Amino acid sequence: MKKPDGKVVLLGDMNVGKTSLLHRYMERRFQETVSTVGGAFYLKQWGPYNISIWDTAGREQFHGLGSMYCRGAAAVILTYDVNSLQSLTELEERFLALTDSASADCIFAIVGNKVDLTDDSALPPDENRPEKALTSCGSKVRKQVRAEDAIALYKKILKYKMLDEKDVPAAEKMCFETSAKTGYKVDYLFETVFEMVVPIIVRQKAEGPQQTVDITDYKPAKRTKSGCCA
Ligand SMILES: Nc1nc2c(ncn2[C@@H]2O[C@H](COP(=O)(O)OP(=O)(O)OP(=O)(O)O)[C@@H](O)[C@H]2O)c(=O)[nH]1
Ligand SMILES: [Mg+2]
Repeated sequence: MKKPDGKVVLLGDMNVGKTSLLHRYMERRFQETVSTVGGAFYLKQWGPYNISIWDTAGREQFHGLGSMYCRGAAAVILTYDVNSLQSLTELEERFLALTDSASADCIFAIVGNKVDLTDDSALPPDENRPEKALTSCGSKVRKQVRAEDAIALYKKILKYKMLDEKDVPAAEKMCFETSAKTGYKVDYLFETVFEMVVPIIVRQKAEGPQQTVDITDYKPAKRTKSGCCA
């Protein structure tokens, strides 16, 4: 197996669409998912580097594993559902502390997923626009979480990490809205994050192996009946 040079981790409440976002990006499709058990990763070649992208379980019972997955992470993608304010609140209350084990210069992205379910009048024209059928039958709803709410969370993260706004990417650049279902802005999200983690990977490699996590060291617990690892 190729050895990863750096690590990106997806965190967020259950059902927000972390697995679906990763499927959409890596496998170019949207398919039914089952709630993640433990965690799983994909390897993505980005230029000369191999980046591991970790999908984690949002379910409370797996919460303790989160900081292990974040260890040495070059980027954390904090994911919420634009239709659930609670899922944004959970990022601050339940998931942010898990990132204490990430790299000191870790990049944070905040991602509101499932925009296809909302009134899309605010979305710019895009060839990956959500299906028209939903719009015409009027089943779309107003977003529960505004972009400003995500930006406010990003600023809280900077405070929590004791980072100065002028030393990190601007909040507007690091808050995304996506749809794993239609593909809206999914490539843009991952590729923006990958571009930003390259300098961190370069620094981690220059400093030696202790900062990076060798996933070949990862020992999954016994397989459960469903065949997933925890
Ligand atoms: N409409 C819509 N549904 C989505 C989208 N992304 C995910 N879903 C659906 O939301 C549900 C949960 O998606 P998952 O990707 O399994 O969510 P998760 O965050 O990985 O959940 P856990 O593994 O339990 O933490 C599934 O029924 C998906 O089909 C999206 O962009 N739009
Ligand atoms: Mg999942």
